[in-house]
Amino acid sequence: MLKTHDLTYTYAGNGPSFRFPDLSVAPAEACLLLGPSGAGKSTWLHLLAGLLTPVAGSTVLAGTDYARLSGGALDRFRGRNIGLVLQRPYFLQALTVKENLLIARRSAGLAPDKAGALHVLEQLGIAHHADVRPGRLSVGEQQRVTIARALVNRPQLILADEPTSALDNRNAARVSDLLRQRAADLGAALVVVTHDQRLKDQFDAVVELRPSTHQENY
Ligand SMILES: Nc1ncnc2c1ncn2[C@@H]1O[C@H](COP(=O)(O)OP(=O)(O)OP(=O)(O)O)[C@@H](O)[C@H]1O
Repeated sequence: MLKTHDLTYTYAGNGPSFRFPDLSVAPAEACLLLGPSGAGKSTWLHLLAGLLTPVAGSTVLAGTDYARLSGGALDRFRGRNIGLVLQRPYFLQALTVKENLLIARRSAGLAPDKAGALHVLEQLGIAHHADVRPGRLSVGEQQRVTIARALVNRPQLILADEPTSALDNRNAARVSDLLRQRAADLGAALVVVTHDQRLKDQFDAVVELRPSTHQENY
């Protein structure tokens, strides 16, 4: 269960301030955070991922307020409990697809699990690319590898930033289905941020962020 309360963030140097709506996302529930460009969606997702530290408020997952963790403790918590699908794929290009998944396990302090990594790649229809370097794959295939890597540690929370905005209708529906199915299989809470209105009908809960959420200097 993910719960946030009074989550607030201010960018340094007189940057914009945000106070985000409270969220409560149960295991296997899928929540869509919608909003126009500049409304603060990526900022929100980065707070939920523990990549930004809130000025105030809490982000609680399975009883731990990880907004209060820092350094190695936060990295370990994120690695074990949160799967991230960020806007741009980032891979270790010298390694194969399978090795990129195994590194994700190792950096979270988890035992190697080649069979588990291959199983996730099979579920996403890319097992035949397991021994290929990610740079040789198409954009859509790379996105599925990113999703596979987000799932490989069996996280309690999966966060995705604009996973479909660059895709045509057919592939957007496919990626959205995959994320929701795999999250439900794992019993993970899923939070997707997007301005892609096509996804609206597919999610259990939709929270719309209006530009007015962005508040100057309060
Ligand atoms: N590092 C930063 N320093 C100052 N302001 C920032 C910084 N990063 C983002 N912002 C500002 O915060 C606001 C929200 O940015 P954010 O990227 O969260 O919006 P978004 O809703 O994800 O937009 P998009 O859909 O275009 O990606 C924008 O006005 C942006 O200029």
